[in-house]
Amino acid sequence: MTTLSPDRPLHLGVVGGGAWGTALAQVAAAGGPVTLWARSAEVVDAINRDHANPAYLPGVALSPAIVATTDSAALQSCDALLLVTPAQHMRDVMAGLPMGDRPLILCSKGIEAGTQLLMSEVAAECRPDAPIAVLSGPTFAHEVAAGLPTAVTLACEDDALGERLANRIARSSFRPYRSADVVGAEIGGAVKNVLAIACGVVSGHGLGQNAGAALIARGFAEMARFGAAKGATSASLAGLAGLGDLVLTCSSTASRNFSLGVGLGRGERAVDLLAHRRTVAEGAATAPVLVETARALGVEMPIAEAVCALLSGDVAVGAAIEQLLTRPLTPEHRL
Ligand SMILES: NC(=O)C1=CN([C@@H]2O[C@H](COP(=O)(O)OP(=O)(O)OC[C@H]3O[C@@H](n4cnc5c(N)ncnc54)[C@H](O)[C@@H]3O)[C@@H](O)[C@H]2O)C=CC1
Ligand SMILES: O=C(CO)COP(=O)(O)O
Repeated sequence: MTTLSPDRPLHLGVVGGGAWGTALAQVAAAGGPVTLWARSAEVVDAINRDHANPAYLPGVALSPAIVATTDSAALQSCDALLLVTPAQHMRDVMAGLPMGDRPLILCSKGIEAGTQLLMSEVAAECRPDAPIAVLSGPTFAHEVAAGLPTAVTLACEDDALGERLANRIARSSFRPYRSADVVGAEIGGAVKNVLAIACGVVSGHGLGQNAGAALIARGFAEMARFGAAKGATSASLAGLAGLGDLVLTCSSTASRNFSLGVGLGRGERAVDLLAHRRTVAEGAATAPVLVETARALGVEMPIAEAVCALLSGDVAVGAAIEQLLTRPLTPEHRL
């Protein structure tokens, strides 16, 4: 196990001042020192001065114990780092910040475009000596920051380290469940974002609640097939980071991915919808690389394929739905 002082609460660094980084800093601040690094001086000033992050997490009063900084050298005093920047920027962030070999807790949900790598695989390339954990699950940032009850998966192959990290971030309203299946925890979060876009399309196009439920179940079948091909356990995919997060994100316009899908379902173009966003909808970047990876693995993912075609503008929404509904009939259960 990595040597971490047993005598004092771990000093956690949070890398990323968006909604999720800020919410995690809020959780962590209740149990010990927290330094939040963000690129934006405006975000850092607001957190230090007003104990708020109106740009990314409006309406939440933050703990005055959160110390924010744009100075990456401040991360040197941290025992472990939570990485919470968008997945497509994770490689640059890992390469550019002084992270050393301290444990990294990966909190972003996505697959890297161009390489088809999960975040743990990117970390293994960029920081081969750093122990890796993954935090994932059904966690809308605004609810976590408001102290509403939430449960997450904390996956780490080193169970002693996983236990130390889980104890450090646990609150009565924030329950980490430990797992050794890092890949399973990551696949749930990455794939559900793409499926949430599809569920948004169902809603935006007015296809009804039966269709929404069918899409969650058939989407889960795609997640399970993809996860099995990547070595994830079926228990992880049926857990918080898989099915749990799929159900959350596929059910609410609080999800950026679901909302993007609603716009697509109404016939708006992805380029226009994405151009007006300040915040990240990870599924838009993950969909093409997920489809590419699934094809290379020989895994059938028709819902993900339809999302990808819609995002690229290759197919109109009516045609994408028609194509999905007229596929040859198959047995329900096959891997
Ligand atoms: N918001 C949520 O409820 C949850 C988000 N996540 C995941 O956490 C990750 C971050 O999401 P949010 O915090 O919600 O994003 P956000 O959209 O609220 O903020 C994005 C943050 O990334 C920063 N950023 C953008 N480009 C960057 C770059 N090139 N280098 C470094 N930082 C950059 C922005 O300055 C901003 O601080 C995503 O992978 C998301 O899927 C996971 C669970 C819950
Ligand atoms: O990952 C999330 C909830 O678990 C947040 O979902 P969105 O990124 O779609 O808002």
